[in-house]
Amino acid sequence: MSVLEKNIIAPTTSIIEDTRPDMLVCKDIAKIYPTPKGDYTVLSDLQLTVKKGEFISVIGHSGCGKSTLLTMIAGLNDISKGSVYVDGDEVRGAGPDRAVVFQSPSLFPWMTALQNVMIGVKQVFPHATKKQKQDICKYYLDKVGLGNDFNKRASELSQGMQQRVGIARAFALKPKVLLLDEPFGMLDSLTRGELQDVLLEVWQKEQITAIMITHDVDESIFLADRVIMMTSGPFAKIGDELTIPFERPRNRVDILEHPDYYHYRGYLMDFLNH
Ligand SMILES: Nc1ncnc2c1ncn2[C@@H]1O[C@H](COP(=O)(O)OP(=O)(O)OP(=O)(O)O)[C@@H](O)[C@H]1O
Repeated sequence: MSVLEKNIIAPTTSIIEDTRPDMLVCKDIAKIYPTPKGDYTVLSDLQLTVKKGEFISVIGHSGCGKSTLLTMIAGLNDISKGSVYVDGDEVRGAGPDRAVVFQSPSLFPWMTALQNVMIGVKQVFPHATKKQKQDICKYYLDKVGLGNDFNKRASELSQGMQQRVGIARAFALKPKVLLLDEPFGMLDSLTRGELQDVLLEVWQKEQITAIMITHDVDESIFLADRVIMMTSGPFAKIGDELTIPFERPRNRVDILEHPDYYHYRGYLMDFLNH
């Protein structure tokens, strides 16, 4: 039984019309994987619109198709039906307007933190001078707390530090849309909290549209303007959504102590439990 069928009322939030332009539009998209047993329709008739500068998190049961959705938006996975638009342009493959941060940052271990960030920067800003490119890399590495580690090899960095490089690398590309697929899933809770703060700080400064998949309901509330809840597959779609109206910049302690916090949390948990 769905949350709506159970008549659990969505937490009320003041409805203020969001006048920002649409940055990402997924229109009637479907994903059908061919399998030895026949076609498997993971997603079907999925509609999603994300405003410029909005941060949304996506939750749903394991296997419902969250990564499939994200990789389709990234242009790394063919769209079986429908279309994805970024800033009005139809997605027809990967492009520099979208940067992805995966659970594992996949750095080149023999390269330094700076060299790893530089690879993408060189591609996206081919006409910038060497100094300009270095400044971009250093700026974002500094922002994620690696100001003293530019020249450390990736193999010498902890998992948390490597993911900091992954975040710096994504922001340094100056994408229109940042796609995050459980970026903190492999980190201990302390490092996870630290990186959530780092992500929010840089995101707030850059005002990039961000979409983040997470299995962590608390993380989804802390980070997002809106939490998207996906139904279970096959034929998964957006089942519900919840606006998170907490002021920004956000402080973890204030949010946990907010009288509405457990109402939001309960609503999301209820969706996942049914
Ligand atoms: N290349 C593929 N071919 C066939 N089936 C696939 C392929 N990739 C994914 N699937 C199936 O599609 C469904 C959705 O997978 P996906 O990884 O998108 O789910 P998810 O919600 O991100 O899962 P999780 O939360 O566990 O990471 C799963 O049933 C998976 O087995």
